Amino acid sequence: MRLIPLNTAAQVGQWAARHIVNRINAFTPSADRPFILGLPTGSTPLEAYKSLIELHKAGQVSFKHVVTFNMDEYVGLPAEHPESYHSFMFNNFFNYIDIPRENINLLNGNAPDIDAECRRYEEKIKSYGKTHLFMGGVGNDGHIAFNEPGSSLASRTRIKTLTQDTRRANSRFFNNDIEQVPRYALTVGVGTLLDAEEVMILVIGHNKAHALQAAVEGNVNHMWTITCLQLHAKAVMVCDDAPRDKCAHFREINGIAAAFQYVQKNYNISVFYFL
Ligand SMILES: N[C@@H]1[C@@H](O)[C@H](O)[C@@H](COP(=O)(O)O)O[C@@H]1O
Repeated sequence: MRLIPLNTAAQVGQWAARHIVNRINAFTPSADRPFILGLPTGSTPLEAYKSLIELHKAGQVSFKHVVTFNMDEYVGLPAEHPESYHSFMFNNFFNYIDIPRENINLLNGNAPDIDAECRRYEEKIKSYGKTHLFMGGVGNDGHIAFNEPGSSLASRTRIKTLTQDTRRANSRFFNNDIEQVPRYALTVGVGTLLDAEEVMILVIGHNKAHALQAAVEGNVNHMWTITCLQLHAKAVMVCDDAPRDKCAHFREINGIAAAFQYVQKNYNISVFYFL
């Protein structure tokens, strides 16, 4: 696992965007050989999307031959709802780049046959061979996409019941009213994510400290699905270092944060590798 400790959320976004741009450009995608990119929603990737848009506007990357697959979507929320992941992606990213509409793949949380929709999605990803890079965030409880605690580490795209914790966390987008947060979501599985050639997870803020610690130091287990990254040959985690006064908790529980400081201070490097 590769761990990139940075100082601020903005730096995390910039690093992630630059990494995506480098990967796309090195791949030299074409209509016949597109670059397949997995994408998340949430507050965490916002800076990355902003930076990607800037890099696109500066002429440093084109998304013409990029095919995207979003990792999840709420069930039962109209696609036009401002908090649907459809709306999120168009409002924060797709509307500002040159990606053709037909290259955008989002799960349909209103499909009449949910199981068929999940199978269709998996098959479509497979039809391209594999995802070249999947970017993601992580929930406070260590969930990846909507693979809530207890998800099978071999899971594929399917419907999931959202935990009370997740619904509470996401109620901030629904007028702080948990009742407005959908109870179910469609999500790619842990197995789907592990099939990607590379998985890049962004971690911002001290409330993600437990999740980061689990990902790097914890045992692989289905209660913290982020730990699946330990099974991946090419996983990268990009994290900020929330200000000390705001995150004493972070430092107490997270030996990794202290390790970042030590390595950065003593060796003056910003990237280091775990086996
Ligand atoms: N399904 C999404 C996840 O993909 C996301 O990683 C997580 C964290 O969101 P945020 O980045 O807003 O903290 O929230 C949701 O549960």
